[in-house]
Amino acid sequence: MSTLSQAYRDDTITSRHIIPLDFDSIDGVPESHLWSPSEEPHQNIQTQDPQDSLIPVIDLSDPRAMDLIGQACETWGMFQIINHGVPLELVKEAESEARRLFALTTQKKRKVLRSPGEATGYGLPRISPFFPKCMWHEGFTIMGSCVDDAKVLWPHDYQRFCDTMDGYQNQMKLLAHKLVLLILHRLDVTTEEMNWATSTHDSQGALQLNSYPSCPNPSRTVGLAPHTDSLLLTILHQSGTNGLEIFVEGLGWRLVCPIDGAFVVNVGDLLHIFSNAKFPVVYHRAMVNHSMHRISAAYFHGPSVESMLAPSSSSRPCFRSLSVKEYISLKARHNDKALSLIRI
Ligand SMILES: C=C1C[C@]23C[C@@]1(O)CC[C@H]2[C@@]12CCC[C@@](C)(C(=O)O1)[C@H]2[C@@H]3C(=O)O
Ligand SMILES: O=C(O)CCC(=O)C(=O)O
Ligand SMILES: [Fe+2]
Repeated sequence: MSTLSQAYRDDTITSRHIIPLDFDSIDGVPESHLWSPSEEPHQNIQTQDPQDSLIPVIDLSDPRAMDLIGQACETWGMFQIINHGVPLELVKEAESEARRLFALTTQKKRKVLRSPGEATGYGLPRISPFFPKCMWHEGFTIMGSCVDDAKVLWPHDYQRFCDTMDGYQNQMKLLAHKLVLLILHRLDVTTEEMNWATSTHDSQGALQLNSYPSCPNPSRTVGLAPHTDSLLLTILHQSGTNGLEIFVEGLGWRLVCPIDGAFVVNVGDLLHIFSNAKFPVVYHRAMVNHSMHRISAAYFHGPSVESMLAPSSSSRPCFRSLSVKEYISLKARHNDKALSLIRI
């Protein structure tokens, strides 16, 4: 049976799209990383009160949580959650292990570089080939066990990193299942569809550790270029530093303010398709900072890659049915055009 990491293997990516900059040895922004305003609409950013959270913040212990989550999915395709049950010490520990990883020398990190045919390891974001300039970013993708890479990075002290990432992924998987159950109440799903979406046995996940080093020219650089996430939903810990922005029609790019202890949850392409476009999919990006090194951890949750996907019990589906594996491959080849290619 195919796994998520097999589905993500492709050979369209070259080393220019994988190897992050040696951030330790440069003191300016090279031409390869300088975006012009036409390549990225920086001019759209509006000043924003940090208290002004556009995206709803939902307390999972609130009896109205299910309704509030349903409304947020329909209106925004995104929300933040507090009182989610994930131990905050584990979240802090995962963030600190991610910082320990990115603090290693470039030479060390390049020993676990993602190769063109692989989905896991150290490298630039997978969407890199679709943009003219490089992103101010380095990432580490984990699907399942990270022990092989951790042994290369810390031959005598790899267990701490692995145990933390395993524990974090287990908690994310539990939370993702809880959220999918709450979200599906908004849709008119059959028992069979409910079983498909909530099967803990077959579900697949990936953890992406993102690092955005401080940047000498943040107004001309992009941390993570605008994109939508591909799977059912994403659960993001964005640490305490601003950077995540969403595109809102009529308003432009708006900050999603970090809230201590909260996760940002967003609808991915697969849930957008499954909801027959009832839930919008959110364009988001990460911007960088002059003085702070920003870290984030995104958990991507999806169903079995072998399973079939179709808009849920809809008499007028607006997407054709296809396998999850086929959608991942369309996305890898066409990025943001993938959804329009399967529209009916
Ligand atoms: C499961 C996955 C989702 C992701 C591709 C990946 O294989 C692991 C990295 C993920 C990520 C993180 C940064 C943004 C993104 C678009 C990318 O380039 O790599 C997402 C991918 C996605 O949602 O398609
Ligand atoms: O770092 C962030 O805030 C966003 C990360 C993200 O969008 C992703 O990993 O898909
Ligand atoms: Fe994302």
